[in-house]
Amino acid sequence: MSIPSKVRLIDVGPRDGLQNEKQPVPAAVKIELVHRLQAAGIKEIEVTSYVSPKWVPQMADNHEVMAGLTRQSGVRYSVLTPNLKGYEAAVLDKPDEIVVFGAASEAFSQKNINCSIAESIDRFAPVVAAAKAAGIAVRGAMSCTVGCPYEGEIAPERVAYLAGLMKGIGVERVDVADTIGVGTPRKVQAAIEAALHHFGIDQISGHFHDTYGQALSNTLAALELGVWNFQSSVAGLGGCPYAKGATGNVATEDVVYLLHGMGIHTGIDLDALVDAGQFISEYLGRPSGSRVARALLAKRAG
Ligand SMILES: CC(C)(COP(=O)([O-])OP(=O)([O-])OC[C@H]1O[C@@H](n2cnc3c(N)ncnc32)[C@H](O)[C@@H]1OP(=O)([O-])[O-])[C@@H](O)C(=O)NCCC(=O)NCCSC(=O)C[C@@](C)(O)CC(=O)[O-]
Repeated sequence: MSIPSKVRLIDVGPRDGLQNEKQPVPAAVKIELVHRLQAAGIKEIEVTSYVSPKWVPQMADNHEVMAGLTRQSGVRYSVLTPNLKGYEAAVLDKPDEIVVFGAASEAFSQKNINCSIAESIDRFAPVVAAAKAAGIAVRGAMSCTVGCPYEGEIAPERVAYLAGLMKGIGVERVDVADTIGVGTPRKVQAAIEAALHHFGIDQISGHFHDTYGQALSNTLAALELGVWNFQSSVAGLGGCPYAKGATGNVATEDVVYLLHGMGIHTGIDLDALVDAGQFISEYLGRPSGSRVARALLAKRAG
């Protein structure tokens, strides 16, 4: 398999990036972040989620954020929906794609969505059916595909099992997430190979967290298998609130720098992306989690 010549990045910053922020982030700031990401050339943006506001208060403004977007043609706006209640709320806001989110680990499934893996699939099935009937695309996020904060290492067979369940209910593409950032290149490849039992390479994306600074190596390992869709988060924001010990997502700026350095096309303007990251980092009052952004900003200032 040769390395892909183009890559599509799904920026999860507005959703995964901000969901765990303790300080309130106004809807207007989230909307501005989405606008800046699309202006930088990001073609897929995970905007928000329709989950319990008691569990994730930061996403309670989902309707306001979706309603405030000035949509750009060619950009896919996706949202997370864990159950029919979430889907029914989401569909009012006309997302292009809904994301059901399961886990390869039983303990994580319980902590994150308060049900077993099997129960989660029962909840997702009517969501997927309704979305497809309404012409809305469906993605399935698979958390803990290499490791779980509660169960430790996760065997690839469990990823294959979850991918099979997702395929069985009609999910169209899946994310292989290293939720706590413990994957090594070989383990990440094994998880992707497990997903390949049920999905084609074009239907798989990699979502790597960066606990040990290894997410870029894992990106390379996924590219080697032909994966060309990846999730990342501007300024390295965020992570799942139910993944104890996890550090942030890999920063979109760092992934873009790597890809462009390899001659891989992304359609993203790195300078504009750095500006988007700087906008949200300044709002949050802390430096960007992207090493590339920090270096480029220092160069600009210098
Ligand atoms: C899934 C539930 C809702 C189950 O929560 P539950 O308590 O089991 O649900 P329930 O059906 O028993 O309902 C309890 C209450 O929640 C309400 N409720 C029920 N469903 C909804 C909904 N959709 N939207 C709004 N409210 C909802 C429902 O109406 C009721 O309200 P009450 O009567 O008590 O006032 C809950 O566990 C939850 O919200 N969990 C949050 C999950 C989450 O957002 N996690 C972070 C995203 S996953 C992630 O970040 C990982 C990922 C995707 O990035 C990939 C990776 O890196 O690994």
